[in-house]
Amino acid sequence: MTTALPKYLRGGLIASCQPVDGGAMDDASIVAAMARAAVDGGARGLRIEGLANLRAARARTDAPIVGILKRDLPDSPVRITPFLSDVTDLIAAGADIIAVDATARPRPQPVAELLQTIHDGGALAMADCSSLEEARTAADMGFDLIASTLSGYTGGPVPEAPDLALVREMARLGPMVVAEGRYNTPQAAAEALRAGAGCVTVGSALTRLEVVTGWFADALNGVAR
Ligand SMILES: CC(=O)N[C@H](C=O)[C@@H](O)[C@H](O)[C@H](O)COP(=O)(O)O
Repeated sequence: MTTALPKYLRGGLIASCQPVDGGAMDDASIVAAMARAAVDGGARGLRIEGLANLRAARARTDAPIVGILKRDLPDSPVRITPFLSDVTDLIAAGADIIAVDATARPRPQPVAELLQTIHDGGALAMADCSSLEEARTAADMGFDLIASTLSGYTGGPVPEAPDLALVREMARLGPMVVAEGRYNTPQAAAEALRAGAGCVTVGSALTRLEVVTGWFADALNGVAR
C-alpha cells in the first residue's frame, strides 16, 4: 500500500480531524467518529494528531492516515512531530504517513534523522513547510510528500487566504504537493488542484465546529438590524 499511496491520494481530499484543543469535541471517540464520517463523505485520507486519537481512528477506518504529534517545546518553535520517538510511536499507532515540521528553525532533532526514522519504519514522509526554500530542501532530502501547511504560521499575522502561489511553485519540485492551510471552501480546495497540488488537506472547515460556527456568528453579527 505504501508506494501506491500518493497515487491513491492524487486528486483527493485529506480531512484533518483535529478538534479545538481542550474544546468540547477534544475526545478520541469523537475524533474517530469525525474520521469515519469524513471518509464516508468522500475524503481519501485523514490527518490525525495524537496517539489516542490515531488508534481510535485506525480502529474505525482503513483509510490512509497522516499522523502527527504536536508539542509545545520550551526552547523551539517547532510543534509538529519534533522527536524520533514521536515518529516510531505514530507508526506503531497505525499511521501510514508521518508529517513533520520541515521548517528551517531551531529544533531538538534533525529533520534528516526524522526522515530516516520514518522510512525505516516503512511509512511515507511528509514535510510541513512554510516556504519554497524549505520545500526544495525537503524534496532534495527525499521526502515523499511536501506540504504548504506552515505557510503563514512562522511569524506575523496569519493571512486569510491560502497560499496558492507557494503551491504553484512547489508543484515544480517533484514530490507530490499537499496543499494545506486555510482551504476553507470547496472552491479554494479545487483551486489548489488547478495550481498543481496533488491533494488538499482541509481541517478547520470540516472538523472545528467552534471555528466554523464563529464564521457564521460573526457574519450575522455584522448585519445591522
Ligand atoms: C499551522 C498548524 O499547526 N496547522 C495544523 C497542522 O496540523 C492544523 O492546526 C491545521 O488545522 C491543518 O493544517 C489544516 O489547516 P486548516 O485548519 O487551515 O484547514
